Amino acid sequence: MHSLEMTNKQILGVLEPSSLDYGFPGTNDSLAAVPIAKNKLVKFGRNDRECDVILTHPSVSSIHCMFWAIRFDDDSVPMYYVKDCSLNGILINGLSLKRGQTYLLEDGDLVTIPNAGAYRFVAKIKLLTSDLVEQLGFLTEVDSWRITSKVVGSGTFGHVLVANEKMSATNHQPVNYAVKVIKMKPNRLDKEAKILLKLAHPNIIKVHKTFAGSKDHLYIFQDLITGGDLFSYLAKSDCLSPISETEALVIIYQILHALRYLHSQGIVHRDLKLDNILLCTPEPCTRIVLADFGIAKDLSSSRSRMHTVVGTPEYCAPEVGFKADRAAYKEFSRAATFEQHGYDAKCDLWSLGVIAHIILTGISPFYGDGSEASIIRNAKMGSLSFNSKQWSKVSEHAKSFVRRLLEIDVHKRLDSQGAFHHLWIAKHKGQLEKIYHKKILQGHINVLPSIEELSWKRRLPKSVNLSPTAVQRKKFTKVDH
Ligand SMILES: Nc1ncnc2c1ncn2[C@@H]1O[C@H](COP(=O)(O)OP(=O)(O)OP(=O)(O)O)[C@@H](O)[C@H]1O
Repeated sequence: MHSLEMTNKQILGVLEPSSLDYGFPGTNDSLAAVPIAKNKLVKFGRNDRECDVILTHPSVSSIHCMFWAIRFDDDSVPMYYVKDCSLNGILINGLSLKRGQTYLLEDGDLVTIPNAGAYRFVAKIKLLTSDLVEQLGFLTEVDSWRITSKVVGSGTFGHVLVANEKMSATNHQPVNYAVKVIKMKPNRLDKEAKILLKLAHPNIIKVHKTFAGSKDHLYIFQDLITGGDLFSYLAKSDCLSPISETEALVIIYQILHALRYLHSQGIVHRDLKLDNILLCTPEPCTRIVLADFGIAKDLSSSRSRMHTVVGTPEYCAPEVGFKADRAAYKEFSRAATFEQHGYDAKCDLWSLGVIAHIILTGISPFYGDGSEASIIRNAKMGSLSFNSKQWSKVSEHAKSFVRRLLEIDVHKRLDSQGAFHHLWIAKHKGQLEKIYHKKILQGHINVLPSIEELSWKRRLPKSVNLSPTAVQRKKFTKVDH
């Protein structure tokens, strides 16, 4: 069993054994309370290598279910999740979860693992007011959807809340969704919704419905992605921690799939960053999903170049045209934000280079003194150094991949198709394809890695665990008009 020791401060919720509720006296006697902390998966099942809580009854699966908590930032109420990974299922308040379903736990929910035990879930941080939806003037119901006050995340353009489809008469718990509510400017078209409705890809957020309500609110109902964003995943203590090369490859391979698809549809994301890459579960080799198409551009029916300076400077390609001199943006006239030469879909590949650099080393490549001006200046010079100790255990192929994406000369920079042919990706294509189809697309999280996958993991070097990049989310405002 893995250690579940943690300080009181880290504990966001507890699963308390509940023999009374379980109704099978004796079965629960040996169960202990199980704490749940931020971004830490707690697995229940028979497998004593993988699980934190070992349940020996033969009807229990190797990994039967898992629990975790996601907290968007320190001010937000955590989201507590349970995922059923079993053959025989689990029950929440007497209703079963669909196989593979992830469910948003409420304080007081009763989780029953048949033949093995029952736990009452106690949230340590609770939602105190439930009238947020009213305060913000949002609708509480749209067609068959009910909008809750639970905030999954917030950004420059809107809030993302949990929504549910109204209960139909079934024995199953309902599926949770997310709804992004955007305040539309009077003359602004719902470009984000239009683009998302066009797209269908396993690594791109799936939109189910959009609705233009009163008060210029646009509601975008989409899948709830339950593992938090890549920024939170890497933000251990007050630094960003690198991940192993294997794990990085699996993430980058999925982003490349998403980008190749997007670019083939004539869509450029333009705001690729850690915050906009969502994980289905907070663990390695999970499915990742690109979100936030708020400033994406559809070039399919128009010209092929863009001229507006948008994005987040830390991730933004130099040709997009951010100026180190902030005064240049004081007037948001078209002329002030018009970049003469324009840029194309390769701006997304530069952003991917920044992401790859950060996840392999914990360092943001052009961070400098952390000011917006220094980041923009550094990115324009494009000088990269692979001499720091954070790079010492990273393979030459991985370094070369990052170099080929963070290439100032747009013609020399890899595009989303060419990136698949880079040796770092091509060399591992067989294993990556296998993981992509077996674990990512089919979502077989309860299948243990095969022997080949494990030996492949051993062969790849691990990145070091030191990171000087301070944790800062959404430091920069984007420039849009
Ligand atoms: N479908 C979803 N499922 C789960 N979490 C989500 C979902 N969509 C967004 N989030 C969370 O909400 C946050 C804000 O969402 P999003 O980036 O779409 O909003 P935004 O206002 O466009 O933000 P930004 O300021 O980055 O442009 C994300 O960083 C993510 O953590």
